[in-house]
Amino acid sequence: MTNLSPATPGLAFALVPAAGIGERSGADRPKQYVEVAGRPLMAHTLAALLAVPALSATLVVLSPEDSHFEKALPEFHGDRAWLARCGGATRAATVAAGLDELMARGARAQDWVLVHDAARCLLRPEWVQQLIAACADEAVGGLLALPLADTLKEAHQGRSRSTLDRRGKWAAQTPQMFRIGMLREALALAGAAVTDEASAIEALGHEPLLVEASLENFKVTWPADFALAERLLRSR
Ligand SMILES: Nc1ccn([C@@H]2O[C@H](COP(=O)(O)OP(=O)(O)OP(=O)(O)O)[C@@H](O)[C@H]2O)c(=O)n1
Ligand SMILES: C[C@](O)(CO)[C@H](O)COP(=O)(O)O
Repeated sequence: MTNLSPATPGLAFALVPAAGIGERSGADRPKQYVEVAGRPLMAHTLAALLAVPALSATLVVLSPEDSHFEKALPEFHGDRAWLARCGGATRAATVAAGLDELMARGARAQDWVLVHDAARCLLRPEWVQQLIAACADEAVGGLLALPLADTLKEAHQGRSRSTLDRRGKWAAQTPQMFRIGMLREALALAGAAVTDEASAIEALGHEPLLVEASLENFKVTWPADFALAERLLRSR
């Protein structure tokens, strides 16, 4: 295993929160297990992460009740693909439990962790490498994100009540890359309500680096997203 940068040493691990139920997707099982382009959705996600040589290991964090993983993705278990069944009731709780698990497996506070949604199955290894290169000498870390392209509306009962200023607004994606120790502290203080790692780090007074990403790295969330992901994956 090699350190990412001689200036700011530390290994890098990926952590994949995969304990959600995918309620908004309308699927008959957690969305990470729905077949997309011939494989369970999460298989595409994990294949992209495992293709990044700078990542020492990828930890998938499942719900303790998960009954799908071993049957659906038997190939993702081994030296660089680790499993833990310690997912929580919220994404933040799942990530916090996964960080504890990484420490229990020998990761150190100064090591990097790249948290990536199981549901972002369009990830490309080169985007992960770009994030790592951009953050390797950063004190805090950063995230893939995209400047907003659409006009932003505040809704009230299905109607547009006002138009918000979109200048300087970015849509956060994953991976989000931080030091394990700092992220543990940030999540412990922020609690279960934060919807991404960067919000917890911001609450400590830091400003994570925004690394411009692709629209293609979207999160499969709604029923129609499966077909879009399928078309994009098949076109590669
Ligand atoms: N308690 C939770 C909730 C979410 N996640 C994970 O966080 C990622 C992003 O969350 P989201 O898209 O909201 O997934 P779900 O919570 O599964 O979807 P929904 O909100 O529609 O139920 C997903 O990979 C999901 O599995 C998790 O690990 N633990
Ligand atoms: C982490 C995330 O994907 C960044 O956009 C997003 O916040 C997850 O949100 P959700 O509330 O779990 O859908």
